[in-house]
Amino acid sequence: MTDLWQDAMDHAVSAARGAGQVVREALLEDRMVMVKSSSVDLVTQTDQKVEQLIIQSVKEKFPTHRFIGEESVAAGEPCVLSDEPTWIIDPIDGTTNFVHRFPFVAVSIGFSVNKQRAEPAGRASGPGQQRAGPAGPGQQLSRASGPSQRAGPAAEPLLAFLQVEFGVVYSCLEDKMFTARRGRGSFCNGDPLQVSEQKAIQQSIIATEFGSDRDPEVVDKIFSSLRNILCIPVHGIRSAGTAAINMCLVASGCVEAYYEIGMHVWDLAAASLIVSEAGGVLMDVEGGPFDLMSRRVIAANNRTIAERISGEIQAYAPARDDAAAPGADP
Ligand SMILES: O=P(O)(O)OC(CO)CO
Ligand SMILES: [Mg+2]
Ligand SMILES: [Mg+2]
Repeated sequence: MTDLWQDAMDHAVSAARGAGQVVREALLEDRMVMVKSSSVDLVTQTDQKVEQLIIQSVKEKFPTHRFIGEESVAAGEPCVLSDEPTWIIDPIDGTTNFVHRFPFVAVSIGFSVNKQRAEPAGRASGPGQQRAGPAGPGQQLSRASGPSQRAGPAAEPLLAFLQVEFGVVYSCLEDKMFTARRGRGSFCNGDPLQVSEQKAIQQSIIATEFGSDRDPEVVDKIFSSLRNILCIPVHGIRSAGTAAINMCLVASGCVEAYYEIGMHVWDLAAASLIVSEAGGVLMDVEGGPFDLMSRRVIAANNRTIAERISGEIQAYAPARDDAAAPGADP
């Protein structure tokens, strides 16, 4: 069978590696810092330059494809997922880290196609799927072919990340290339990834971030959630400063879960597939299906830990990424 999207994925890996080189070189120079939505929502010329480099390179090879890029959206471009092949780009995930030379910075490229597509339950790659562990490059994972083992609403979260066909996260200061292709497992520099097997949240490390919203009511909710989770108690809380790398740490089995409210589709798209293809679970912070445009996520090694975290979070709902899109829910 023709592999429609391998060429695109190969291009994404190459573009991410090239972008990472630009980022590393820019770290040696003075960085002019600008602000976007607030004084703590930072952007640099390197974010904008890298995004344009990636988009131009894709346009030359795939002229009909569409884009959702963080800096393009900031400049007024629409943020719309459709059935058309769409590249979802965060040129620098961890701009604040980049500005401060805190050494975790990623280039994130997700690729979605056929937004509405749904597969029969049990075939899709998703939370709670039975897995045979990561496959090597090019191998097809053996998956449960019957109905999901889970009860109740558990099959619903599968739909959300069927939108993502492949994901590439390049942690460019560590030189780690995380990749996932739907149905084919997740990898770091070619080695297969598998989430942690830990079942007890009391023996887990949880990653989260404080975000860039300084509204005192929001900050109170962030601290309340953090206090609840810390006092379960868990072994520890960690923050890499980038959503994509936090999620790749889940996929790598280094932390059991990551949760956050407020990041964006370009932070999540690629890494969500990397987590799910490593055997992990994606969930909304209130326990419902994960929604790429909702700006809320729990990414965990298993459903038990994800559900426990959802029970401790003081949830709130930032404006959706597709709020301004035609036909979007208000
Ligand atoms: O550095 P960025 O791309 O603004 O992303 C932040 C979250 O929005 C860190 O993940
Ligand atoms: Mg980002
Ligand atoms: Mg960014």
